Amino acid sequence: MKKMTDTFKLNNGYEIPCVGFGTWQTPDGDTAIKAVSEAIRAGYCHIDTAACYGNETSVGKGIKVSCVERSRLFVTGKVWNSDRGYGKTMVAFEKTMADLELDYLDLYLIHWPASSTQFEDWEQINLETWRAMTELYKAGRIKAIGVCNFLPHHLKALMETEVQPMVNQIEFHPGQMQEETVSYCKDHNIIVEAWSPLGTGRMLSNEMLKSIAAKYGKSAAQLCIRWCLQNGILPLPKSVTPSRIIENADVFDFEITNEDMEAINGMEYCGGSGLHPDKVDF
Ligand SMILES: NC(=O)C1=CN([C@@H]2O[C@H](COP(=O)(O)OP(=O)(O)OC[C@H]3O[C@@H](n4cnc5c(N)ncnc54)[C@H](OP(=O)(O)O)[C@@H]3O)[C@@H](O)[C@H]2O)C=CC1
Ligand SMILES: O=C1CO[C@H](CO)[C@@H](O)[C@@H]1O
Repeated sequence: MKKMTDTFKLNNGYEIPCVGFGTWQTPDGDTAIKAVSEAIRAGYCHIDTAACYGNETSVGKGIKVSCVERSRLFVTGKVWNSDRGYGKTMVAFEKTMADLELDYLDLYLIHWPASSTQFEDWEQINLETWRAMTELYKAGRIKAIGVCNFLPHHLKALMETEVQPMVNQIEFHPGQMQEETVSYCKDHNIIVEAWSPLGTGRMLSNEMLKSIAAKYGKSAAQLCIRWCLQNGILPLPKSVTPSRIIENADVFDFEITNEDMEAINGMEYCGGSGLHPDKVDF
């Protein structure tokens, strides 16, 4: 990957820009409008949002004021847990489209799997949500569909349906690599996106990362983002700070050596959110 507009190819052939801009915890209103428009100005062409972030209206406005041709942007939305199932997913999708003021989405994701610790019929619930997403995809309302936080046992049922997931968005940063899920996704041609690539900022004070980053004249944030890319994972850094938004896009003029990649890949578990897909219950 050499620039922000370079893409990964999804299993349906659709292309997804290699760095996305995160919007969780970006306050609704002016902050979100400015963050998104600043990101687009800085060269991001992929925006990651979700109904549960409560800022879709402002994210949509940020896109609109940027006056960029729709086809040059890649926009991801997510169906929240309270909207699982066929009918509710359909309604949630229409609300997201109205809030974002868009007429198609590039990617729509199931935000969290229904899990066996929550529901006896968890597989059926996931399949019903998936059925709605498949229908919207086949109708051309969404260019690609996928999931977030799915472990291999959650993914298995969806692999047997008419349309297989194209993306799995999971927590991924130094100290949190989810090897089993990543390897399942690679084997099944599912692109992995890294949520919290900076560990929601927690990884940025890590001394080892800071000292490796300094060798390249880069920040720990830039190192984390570049490290995701060199692992074949699509990072979604978030910031509301203009200088950081620009900094996080400046990751294409250096290459982490194999030795440093191995050192980072070998870090002990640290900095994780502690949100386990089978244990959280929002
Ligand atoms: N599917 C899912 O379940 C989930 C998806 N996500 C997605 O992933 C995105 C990224 O994850 P998120 O947890 O938000 O956080 P990140 O790992 O991207 O970290 C963001 C935090 O780091 C700070 N930061 C960003 N860049 C820098 C920098 N260069 N130097 C210093 N500090 C910096 C930000 O501060 P500031 O903004 O103040 O500049 C913010 O506090 C989300 O926004 C969301 O889109 C996240 C969680 C779960
Ligand atoms: O995207 C998200 C951000 O993190 C939250 C956890 O507090 C989740 O609700 C959600 O997965």
